[in-house]
Amino acid sequence: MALLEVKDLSVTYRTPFGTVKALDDVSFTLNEGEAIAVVGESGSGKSTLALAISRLLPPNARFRGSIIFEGVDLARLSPSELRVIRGTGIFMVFQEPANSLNPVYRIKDQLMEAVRIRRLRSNEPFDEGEALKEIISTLRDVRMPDPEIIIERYPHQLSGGQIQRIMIAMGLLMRPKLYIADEPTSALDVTVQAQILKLLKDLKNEYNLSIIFITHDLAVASIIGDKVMVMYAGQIVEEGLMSDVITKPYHPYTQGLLSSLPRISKYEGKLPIISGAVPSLINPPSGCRFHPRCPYATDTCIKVMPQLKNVENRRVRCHLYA
Ligand SMILES: Nc1ncnc2c1ncn2[C@@H]1O[C@H](COP(=O)(O)OP(=O)(O)OP(=O)(O)O)[C@@H](O)[C@H]1O
Repeated sequence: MALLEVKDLSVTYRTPFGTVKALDDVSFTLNEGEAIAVVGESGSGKSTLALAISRLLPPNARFRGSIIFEGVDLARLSPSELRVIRGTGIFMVFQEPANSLNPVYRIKDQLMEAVRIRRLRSNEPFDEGEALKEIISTLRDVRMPDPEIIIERYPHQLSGGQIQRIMIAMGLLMRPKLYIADEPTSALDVTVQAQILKLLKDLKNEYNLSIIFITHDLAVASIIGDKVMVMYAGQIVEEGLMSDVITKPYHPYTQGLLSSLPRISKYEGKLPIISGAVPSLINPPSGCRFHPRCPYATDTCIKVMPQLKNVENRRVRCHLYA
């Protein structure tokens, strides 16, 4: 059974300028122990997807569709039922992880609370001494230097990389089934980013974590994702195994993302670089939403919206593959 099955998920935001169609009929599945990278430029709907799955959308959002997590549709749960799933079922790390920590409590108290919640939910006894040992050993797992010293500190006394490791450790202490990370490393410098990504990948294998990893950077995505889902203007445009997609991208948008990646791409300079930006989602373009930027666009692309179709062992939304 899939751990997560998202079906026909659509999200709109009400704004003074009109209704933003941020997600349009998104469907995908994630299996246990699998990592999917969600990739796309700013404004493609990636964060909206993460917030919708975590049921943390802001009040001006409306959504429809189903989010089946371990056989239960999260879209139908009440706030109190959702609270039980949050943390130990689904754990989310945001773009600015520092905001997820409480500035007035020491790191030790916040990690202790994570262990306490997990134990409470699984009806296990909680012992502070044991919890402390577990916290220190988990901090060692996330390669945190001097964990005994670090836990006595307050969030503002830590660097971005240290906070990121604390959040990963908190996730592990809660033992979530699903770990959602929204651009967790984009604020860090490149070396720390690489360390954290490698760490997440090792931990995924060690703890059999399922991960949804959101990033605008396909190179970052390729490190962590078993699968990749490329999003454009609120829609999935391509989804498949990471190794297939980066060696042979089908959708012109994926090709464009790859052509700008010298580090991993044999396509560098060989595929058209995409100019322009993601369109407004208040009035998205007719037909294929990518047509104004696509080097292969035809009349059909301007008029008819392509469906997401199975092409070999992946899904692609493009008339070239009709
Ligand atoms: N709270 C909100 N109210 C109104 N519109 C919103 C809100 N949040 C996001 N949007 C709009 O929804 C669309 C999708 O945004 P979203 O943040 O999900 O994209 P993203 O791919 O995660 O981009 P980024 O990487 O910049 O976060 C954008 O057009 C954005 O302006």
